[in-house]
Amino acid sequence: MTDSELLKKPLKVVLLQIKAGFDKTKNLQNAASFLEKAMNQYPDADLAVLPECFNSPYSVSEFANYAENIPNGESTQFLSSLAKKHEVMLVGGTIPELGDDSKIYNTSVTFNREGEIIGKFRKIHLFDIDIPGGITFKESITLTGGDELITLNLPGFGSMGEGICYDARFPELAAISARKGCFGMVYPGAFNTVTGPLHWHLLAKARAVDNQMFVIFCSPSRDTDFSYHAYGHSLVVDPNGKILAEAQEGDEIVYAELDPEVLVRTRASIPVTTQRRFDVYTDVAK
Ligand SMILES: NC(=O)CCC(=O)C(=O)O
Repeated sequence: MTDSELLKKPLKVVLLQIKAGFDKTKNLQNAASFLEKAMNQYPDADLAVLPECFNSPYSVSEFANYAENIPNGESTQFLSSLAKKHEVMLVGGTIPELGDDSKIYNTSVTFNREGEIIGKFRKIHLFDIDIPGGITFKESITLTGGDELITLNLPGFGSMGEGICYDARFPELAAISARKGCFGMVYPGAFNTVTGPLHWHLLAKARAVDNQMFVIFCSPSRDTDFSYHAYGHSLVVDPNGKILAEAQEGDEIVYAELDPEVLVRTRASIPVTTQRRFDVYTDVAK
């Protein structure tokens, strides 16, 4: 596949930076009303993206209370109806998923314009960190990590890879997706006010520049009434590492257009994608 075939035409994206509280019904309604607003503002949008845990509080002790079956649960059905209603492709942020094995996963479901599921991705790397004087969080207390990479085939455009939040720290996901011919990566995420200022922009730009692809990070907005303070700053980065659009901390709609020409130009002028020395990297997969 040539670079000009990776992204077949400009992709218009809207990121919905919204909050989630304890009331699931309200969270779903909030997502619906923000999508409505975004589609009124940008009627040509092709792809909408929600943040990590948009239907539940981002809290280890709450995941089980909100966990649902996919695809039969309320949130998946609701998202499907929204995608269909607005005829927009939708990366449905993430929701706590109750798996058939009774384990709980942090899972993202993506829909086509007809509301059909075109991808389901379970967060692979769980957010288990302990920064003394900063933040301690241990998703693995209640969540299980997924073990499958996916490629989202966006009809008429091309393919994107996906990761969820902490997954962005592991460059392998984006690198593998790029090798498979993806033009970009999408990461519903919820960094916080400790690690966000340190690494959010850096990671988005790094994944973009490493692989000369577009990168989308979609965060919840910040709510200081909750114990976990999301960083916000949802953004879209181009293959050159340039931020195309970025939110602040509050509720916000971010709009950007992913231009295939930028991808082609970047790869032609700095041709790292054709200069890789796989013959030298032989033991790297370990
Ligand atoms: N929800 C998450 O995975 C948070 C990741 C994060 O904040 C980080 O620093 O990494």
